[in-house]
Amino acid sequence: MAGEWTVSEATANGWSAKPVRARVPGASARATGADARSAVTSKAATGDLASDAAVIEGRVVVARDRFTLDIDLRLRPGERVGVIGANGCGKSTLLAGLAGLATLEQDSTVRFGGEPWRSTPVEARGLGFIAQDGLLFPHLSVLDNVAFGPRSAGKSKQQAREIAGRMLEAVRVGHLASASARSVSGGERQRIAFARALATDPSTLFLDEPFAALDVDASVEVREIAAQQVQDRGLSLLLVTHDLVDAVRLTDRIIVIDDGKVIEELATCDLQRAPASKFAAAFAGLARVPGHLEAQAFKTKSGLRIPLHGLETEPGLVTGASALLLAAPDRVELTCDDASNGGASGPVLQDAVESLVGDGSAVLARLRSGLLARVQSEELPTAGTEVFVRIRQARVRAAEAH
Ligand SMILES: Nc1ncnc2c1ncn2[C@@H]1O[C@H](COP(=O)(O)OP(=O)(O)OP(=O)(O)O)[C@@H](O)[C@H]1O
Repeated sequence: MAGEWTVSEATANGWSAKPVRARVPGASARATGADARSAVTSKAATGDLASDAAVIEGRVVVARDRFTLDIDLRLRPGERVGVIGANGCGKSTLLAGLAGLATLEQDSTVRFGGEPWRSTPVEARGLGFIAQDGLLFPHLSVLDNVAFGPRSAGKSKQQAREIAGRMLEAVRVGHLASASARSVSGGERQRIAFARALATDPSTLFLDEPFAALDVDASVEVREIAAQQVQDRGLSLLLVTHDLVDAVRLTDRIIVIDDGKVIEELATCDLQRAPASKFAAAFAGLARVPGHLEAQAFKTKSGLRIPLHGLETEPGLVTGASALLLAAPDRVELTCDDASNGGASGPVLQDAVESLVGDGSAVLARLRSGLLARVQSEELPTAGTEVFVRIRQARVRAAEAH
């Protein structure tokens, strides 16, 4: 299956071989901390992850008015999965169904740690949930917000408060324990929400855009805490996000949802290299130029002929096949001349600027060919300017339905 977890994928993502916690919801034998890390490191080294029971596995069906979500999901211990898709495609509904916040339909066959959902109460599913707005109980102190979960799970008041105090320290807001939940800032609230989610000792975290409402400084801190806690605890993760950096930093595998169905599944390290769907390509910031293959060239629908020399072409593509050219804006540059028409540095073609667009941190020129090129803000070309374009890196792949 695409995206099965491997050590190389994790390291390609900039993470060291990831600790995986050898526990699943409902399991009685639990390994934590160093035990789990060493056990899993050796499993990863021998490639023997297939024997781990999935923490979540099976069909998830949720019906909401005219919308139906129907998804087969498999999340393995310690695996981190990003859930992406357009607004309203069902990302939050997936998490809500699994976490008992939306009703699962009878057709659902999902199991938690091998146990059928019907016989697994929500509190026994091993889930911690953090949404965009931390949703603290406003009438409780910060400490009691975090102690609420352990207390509900049967801990004494004192034990629950001790756990809560430790969790608040772990996310660096121990000093807020006695504050009212009403008085905290957005960044503090999300840290407290992490402490509260972790206080029930979950095996899996559900993060539903937890950084989206934070300002730049707070989001950097909360992201760092999330990454650290997920890694240190070897948590499995389902992350709903609209942010490429979060997807790349926090996940190993991506599922792309459209209208309640999974339309694509890929390793995160392939997101910027070989996305299949239009949504995944746009999410990764790639230009996606339709056309077809000619001898030694890719011909765009607009009639531009791009020599293939220096580009990556999917094996098996034959002349005449419908194809897509995928290129990241920072691998496409505007140049003054057509000195090189192919070679190691990539083909050069004549194009024209259609418009300037922003991607949040940079200015991009959208070109007549459909390519995007990053441009320096002090040398902005105007719409209509004829330019030469060097494609330093691009991939030509078969066109697919999505
Ligand atoms: N409580 C609800 N009752 C009825 N319909 C709902 C409810 N919550 C969501 N929906 C509908 O379910 C569909 C999926 O919504 P959902 O919130 O899961 O999408 P999403 O992918 O998370 O979107 P976004 O990216 O905008 O957060 C939408 O059509 C939405 O209107």
